[in-house]
Amino acid sequence: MTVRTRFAPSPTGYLHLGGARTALFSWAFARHHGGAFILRIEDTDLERSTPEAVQAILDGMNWLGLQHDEGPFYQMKRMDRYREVVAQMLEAGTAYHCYCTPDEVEAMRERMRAAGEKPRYDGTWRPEPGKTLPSVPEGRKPVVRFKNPLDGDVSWNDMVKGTITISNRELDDLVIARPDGTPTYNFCVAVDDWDMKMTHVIRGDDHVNNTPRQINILRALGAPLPEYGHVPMILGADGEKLSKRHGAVSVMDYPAQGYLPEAMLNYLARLGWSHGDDEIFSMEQFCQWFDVDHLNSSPAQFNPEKLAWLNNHYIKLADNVRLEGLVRPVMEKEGAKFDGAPPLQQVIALMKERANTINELGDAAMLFYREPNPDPALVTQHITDAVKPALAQFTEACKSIEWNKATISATTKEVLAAHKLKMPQLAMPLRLIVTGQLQTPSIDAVLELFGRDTVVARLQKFL
Ligand SMILES: Nc1ncnc2c1ncn2[C@@H]1O[C@H](COP(=O)(O)OP(=O)(O)OP(=O)(O)O)[C@@H](O)[C@H]1O
Repeated sequence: MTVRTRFAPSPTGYLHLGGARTALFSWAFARHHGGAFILRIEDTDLERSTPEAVQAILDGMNWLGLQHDEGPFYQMKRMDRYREVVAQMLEAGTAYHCYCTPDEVEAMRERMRAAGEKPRYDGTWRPEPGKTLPSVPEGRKPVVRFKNPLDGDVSWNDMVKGTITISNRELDDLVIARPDGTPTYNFCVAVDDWDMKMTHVIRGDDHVNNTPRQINILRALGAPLPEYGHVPMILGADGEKLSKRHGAVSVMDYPAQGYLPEAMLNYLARLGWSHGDDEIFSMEQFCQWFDVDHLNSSPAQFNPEKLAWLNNHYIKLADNVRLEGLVRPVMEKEGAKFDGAPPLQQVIALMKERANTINELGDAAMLFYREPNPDPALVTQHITDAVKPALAQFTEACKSIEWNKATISATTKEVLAAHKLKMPQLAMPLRLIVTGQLQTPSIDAVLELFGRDTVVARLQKFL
C-alpha cells in the first residue's frame, strides 16, 4: 500500500503556524513512507473563502518547501461529484430527504432541551420499514440527511490518541446537502478522502468530533477507512489555540521579519514531536525519523525565543552569498549607501554571529553603510581631553601600518601603553568617531573592514 496523506485547509485566511505544523507532520509522514502528499483546498464556505487566502496558503507552503505531489484540489470544483454521491446515497437508502424547516428543527431541539435530553433531530423524515412518512409539504425544498446508524459505537484506533469510541446515539442524522443542493462539510471531506484514496488522515485534534461522522459516511459508501491521527493543537503565548479568527500571525510574516525557512521548519518539527534530545536537524533527517509514536499528546505552546535561537543558528550556518541576497533589500529600505563601503559579504561574516533575524543582521550591518552621527552627549562623555592625544597618535599610526586586524590591534596596544590608558578609553572613542555608535563587534575587526582611508578620514575630520 502506498501511503497517501493530505493537508486540507480552508482558505478563510492565511496559513498560521498551527496549520503549518500540522501540514508538516502530514507531509513528513508521507515522505517517511515514500508516499504521496496531497493538498486540498476546502473552499466551500463561500462567505469566508477568498482567492487571496488560497494564494496565502500556497505561498506559505511554498516558502516552507512543503511540496505537494498532487493537487491542489478545490472542493468547489468537485460539486458535480458530491451531487452524484448524494444521489447514489438517496438511491441506496443511506440518505433521505427531510422537509423540516430550520424553525421546526429548532423547535424540536428546544423541546428536547426542556425535557432534559440531548437536543437532536427527531427522525421525523427518517424512513424505516413499516413507517409512514408525513406528506411532502407543497413547494418546500428538502435537505438531504445521512441515515446515521441508531445503535452501536463508532470506534477507531487513533494513531496519536489511541482508541476513541463514540456512541452512535451521540450523532444526529447529519444534513449532507442543503435545500439548494450544496453539500456540507463532513460529507465533502468523506467523499474526497475516499476519491483521493487517503490512507492516513493526519490533522489537528479540533477535528476529532468530525471523525465518527466521516467514518459512518465512508462505511455507508462502502469505502475503505483511512487511519486517523489527531495531533494536538499549537497554542499561542496566551494559551489559546492559534487560529485565524484569533489573530494568529501568518507564516508569511516570518520571512518578512527575517526568519529562514529551515529555522521555521526545524522549530515546527519540535513543536509536539521529539527524537530524544535532538533539537537541531535537517528536514531530510526529520523525514527519516518522523513517526507518530513520538508525538506529544498535549498541546504545545509557541515559544518565540526558541524560534529566534534556532534562526540565529541557521543564520550562522548560512552561506554569506545567500545572506547577502536576503539582507541587501532590508538595508536598501533603510537607506544604506553601498558605494565605496566595505563588501557586504565580509560585513555579514563579521556580524551574523549575533543576529537572530535577517532584519537584525541588516540593522547591525548598517553601521558600515551610513555616515556616523554620534550622540553629542556620548562624545562629550567619552572623548575627553585626556584621550585626544592618544587618538591623534593612533590616527597618525594608521596612515602607515600594514592594514590588517593584527597590526591594528598591536597599534592600539602601543598607543594605550604610551598614554597610560585602558582599552575602553580608546576603543569607545574610536567606535563613536568611526561608526557613530558604542556597540560594535571588536574594534580592530571593524576598523579593518572599513579600510584605512575611511578610518583615517573620519578620525582626521573629527580631530
Ligand atoms: N492551532 C492549531 N494547531 C495545530 N493545528 C491546527 C491549528 N489550527 C488549525 N490546525 C489544523 O490545520 C489544518 C487546517 O485548518 P484550517 O484551515 O481549518 O485552519 P484554522 O486556523 O483551524 O481555521 P479557523 O481559524 O477558521 O478555525 C487542520 O488540520 C487543522 O486541524
